[in-house]
Amino acid sequence: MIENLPTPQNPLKIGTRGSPLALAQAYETRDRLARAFDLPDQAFEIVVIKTTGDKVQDRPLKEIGGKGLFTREIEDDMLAGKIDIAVHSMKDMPTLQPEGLLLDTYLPREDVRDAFISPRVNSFEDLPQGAVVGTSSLRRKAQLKLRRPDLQVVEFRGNLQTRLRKLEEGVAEATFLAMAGLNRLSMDQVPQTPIEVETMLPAVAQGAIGIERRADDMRMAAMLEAIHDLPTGKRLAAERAFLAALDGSCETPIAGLAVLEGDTIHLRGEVLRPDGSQALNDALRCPVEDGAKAGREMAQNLLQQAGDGFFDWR
Ligand SMILES: NCc1[nH]cc(CCC(=O)O)c1CC(=O)O
Repeated sequence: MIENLPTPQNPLKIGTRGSPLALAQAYETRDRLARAFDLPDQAFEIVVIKTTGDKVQDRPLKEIGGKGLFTREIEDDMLAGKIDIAVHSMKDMPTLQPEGLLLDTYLPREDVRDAFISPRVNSFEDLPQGAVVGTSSLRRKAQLKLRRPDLQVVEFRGNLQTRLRKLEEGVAEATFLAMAGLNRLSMDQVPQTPIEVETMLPAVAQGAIGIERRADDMRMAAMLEAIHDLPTGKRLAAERAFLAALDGSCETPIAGLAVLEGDTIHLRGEVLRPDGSQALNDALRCPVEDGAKAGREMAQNLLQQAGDGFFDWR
């Protein structure tokens, strides 16, 4: 029994960024909590918080620099008690949270794949020589250049809608988007071709929604336990341990994916040079409960393969 469940008079405050995808994820979280505890929607309040990453639209993310560009303001508000929980795309989240906060509740994972988006062709293999592709992801850029060194990559910032508009305006011939975002926003009218993970290994935690809370908030700990997805938790434990051991973030050309095969985790990882001139891969299997250890082991394998110089971009 949880005492003190939220009510319309005293609603549970859900913090989120304001993009359509962020809002969809916040609503999914609200709906799952409402269903689990038989509460009306009015027992929840969605609180939109503008982050530095949202405010600065005209510069590449890596230029603005610093960790937590899309999270700091939200986490500050949570520590100050202005919101109870925060909903995030796990792919964008640093592997360490600020003191006093926990990020260990995950909703069932969406499609993990990237999608190739172009009004004219169905895959990057079919793009004409020297074509322009827009992306702001170092990982996607490196993975693309690895296979198509002839292509030109231009910076493509902004939310999903902004990027699609840029395609329409002809700024680029193609772009990549996560299938998860397209699905969560029901954007099936966008010309999209899913890319198999064997061709393009996704970002660590792609397609997973995470819910952050204050570490000492026992009511939230109990409520979130009811909506946590265990399989997603096992997969992210492996992937995020891999990322943490490489000291990476979503602004680093690193890819990683864990898949459950019964009681076994199949973990794959890739690190690339930013210009796509080289990629290193590793894969291993381990029992589901050993995911984090396996993630660290795979990171060590790749660091060893890489040798001196490979990680100089860090
Ligand atoms: N970095 C932006 C971002 N963060 C999460 C998603 C998509 C949803 C997800 O992967 O969970 C996206 C957009 C994209 O990559 O197309």
